Amino acid sequence: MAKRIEAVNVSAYYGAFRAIDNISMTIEPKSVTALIGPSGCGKSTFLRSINRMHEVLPGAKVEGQLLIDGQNIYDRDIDVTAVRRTIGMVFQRPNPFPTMSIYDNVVAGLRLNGVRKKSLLDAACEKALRGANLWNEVKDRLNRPGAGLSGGQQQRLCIARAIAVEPQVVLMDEPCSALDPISTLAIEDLIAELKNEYTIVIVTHNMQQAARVSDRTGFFSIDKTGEPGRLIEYDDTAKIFTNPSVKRTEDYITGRFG
Ligand SMILES: Nc1ncnc2c1ncn2[C@@H]1O[C@H](COP(=O)(O)OP(=O)(O)OP(=O)(O)O)[C@@H](O)[C@H]1O
Repeated sequence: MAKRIEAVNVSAYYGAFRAIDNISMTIEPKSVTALIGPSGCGKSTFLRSINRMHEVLPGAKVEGQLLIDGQNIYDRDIDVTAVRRTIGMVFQRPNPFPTMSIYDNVVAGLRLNGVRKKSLLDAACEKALRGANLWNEVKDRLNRPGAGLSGGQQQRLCIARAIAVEPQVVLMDEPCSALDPISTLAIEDLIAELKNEYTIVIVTHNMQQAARVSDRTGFFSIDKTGEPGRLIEYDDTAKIFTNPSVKRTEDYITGRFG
């Protein structure tokens, strides 16, 4: 189910501006990979290149290859909707559909995929909410608005919504940055469980979080404003945080830069 991701010389542009340059990295299935680095070094841009969300912006484009289990998702005959279904995404701010109930939020993607049968939707809703460690808190109020949950619950709802369609990869863009420490811990525990089934890539500014949740860490940086972001070092998380090979990585993780 989980998939291997291989980026081969991926560059991404906003109009003429090259935001990331020649990123190559392999992400193993059923692992958590953290992307860290100073603001503006292209972590989010790279993340959005992985499910073809980057190109949604006018003038934005991606060069290079992005292989998911060997299939280049930028091939001309690729079904982009199917790619985005396979590769779920969770954003910085919890963004449940505000007018929808908890139940409708979770099954929204399935309905979009044409699933109508109530028993199937019910089962998928429960499975996804259990998977997101939210079931016990909401099982008695599934018909209440998703927007009425706490921030941490809303983010778990968004994770439930992402996993309800059974993606193979889950991308998370600073999923805890709007959450308190307790909710953050709940999401981190959840990430540890989710990696049994999914390939997870998480952008985080919180280095303790990267160290806690990830197996591998990629450190991105930029030489100066206006230059593209580059992958400086990519290795086992334990190595990056204890004995990085590149001085720039060490300067960043020890707080001397960025
Ligand atoms: N919609 C956009 N239009 C034009 N330029 C953009 C857009 N989004 C991002 N950029 C630029 O692309 C570069 C990379 O931005 P990106 O958001 O990927 O960096 P980041 O490392 O995720 O930053 P942060 O940690 O602050 O979220 C930056 O120079 C940024 O200003």
